[in-house]
Amino acid sequence: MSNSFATIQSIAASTFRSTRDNNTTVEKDENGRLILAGDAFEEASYPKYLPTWDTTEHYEQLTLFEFVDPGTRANPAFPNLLSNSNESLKVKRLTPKFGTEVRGVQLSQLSDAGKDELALLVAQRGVVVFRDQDLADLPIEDALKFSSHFGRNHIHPTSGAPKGFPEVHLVYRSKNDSLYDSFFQEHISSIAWHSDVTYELQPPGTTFLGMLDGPETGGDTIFADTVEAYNRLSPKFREILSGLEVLHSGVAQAHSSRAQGGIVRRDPVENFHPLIRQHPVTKQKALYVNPQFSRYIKGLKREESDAMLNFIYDFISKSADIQVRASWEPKTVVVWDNRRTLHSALLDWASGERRHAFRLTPQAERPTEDWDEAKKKAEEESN
Ligand SMILES: O=C(O)CCC(=O)C(=O)O
Ligand SMILES: [Fe+2]
Repeated sequence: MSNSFATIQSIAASTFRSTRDNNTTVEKDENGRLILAGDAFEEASYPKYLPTWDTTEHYEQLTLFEFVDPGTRANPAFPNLLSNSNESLKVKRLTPKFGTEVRGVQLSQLSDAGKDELALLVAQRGVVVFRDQDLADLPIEDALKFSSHFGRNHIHPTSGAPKGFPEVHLVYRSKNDSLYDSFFQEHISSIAWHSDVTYELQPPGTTFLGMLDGPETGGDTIFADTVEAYNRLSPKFREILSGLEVLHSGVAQAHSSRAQGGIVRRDPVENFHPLIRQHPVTKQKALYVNPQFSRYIKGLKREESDAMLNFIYDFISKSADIQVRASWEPKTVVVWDNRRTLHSALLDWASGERRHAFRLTPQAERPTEDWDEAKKKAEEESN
């Protein structure tokens, strides 16, 4: 496990170390919860979303649940999401194939049909940036009810969460944080491409990240299109990858959290997933591997597996022509499909401004390489 994992995941996933490394400290409240100490609560725009780490929490392993993607029910003309009669609607495609920015739509006001269309739009465009959202102003229960339309809300094994709401994953870097300096003493780049919690048997699909406080400039999030990455490969190379399975592991993340004095809410799991994943709604195929949680390709020798995975990581990370950068404004909510994108936080602001965001992470289906094949196989087995 590289250092970059431990440090960057503390920004992107656990946030524990970053709050310990710098001027803000944590303390225990009367119930044994770790909370931010000092002036964090007074100064944050959304104190109800500040991270806590409940050391007394422990959850059993996740169980399988049936998942039908809401995008399968959507009207592809998007009448409930991108209505022609909405005069304030502005839709801008950020690149031809990947990424869209929408103004004039309030996510919290969508009907169920509108939410179905949102799932379809995000599946098609990979990442959609919504401006001027009020999701953070709702009670946290209501935000979670909203995201539960897209799947079962995931409880992260290690990250900070608002008190009483373990289903909310928080990204937090405090004011006057010194991580920028300490990180770049040891590293050249802060990029840590990943898809979220892919070690789960049913990893997330449609995923929401809402900005609560952020630097005036900096702290963008970068996304890569893994459908286009797959399509760029030659048919011969795609054939070589077809049928391969990759181990995704949550063990190192749990160890790293424990080592930093953080929490582990649920014992870590490891699961094999197909290296090529077909989207249940668009039927597009995508490369489904990521440098943070993928460990090796089943059946290959270690050097063979490393060479194959590193080739994929390398060409995706340097292909700026399949990437998009989402910039944040106050009240921006970015929605991405974790099944067909990779993303990375960026650590590029040394101004000492707080960055605080909340993520709602509905889980989706168990990854499958080919839905027709899977159906055929299931029918043969039942005969
Ligand atoms: O902070 C960010 O820009 C992204 C963090 C992240 O990786 C996530 O919330 O999944
Ligand atoms: Fe992430």
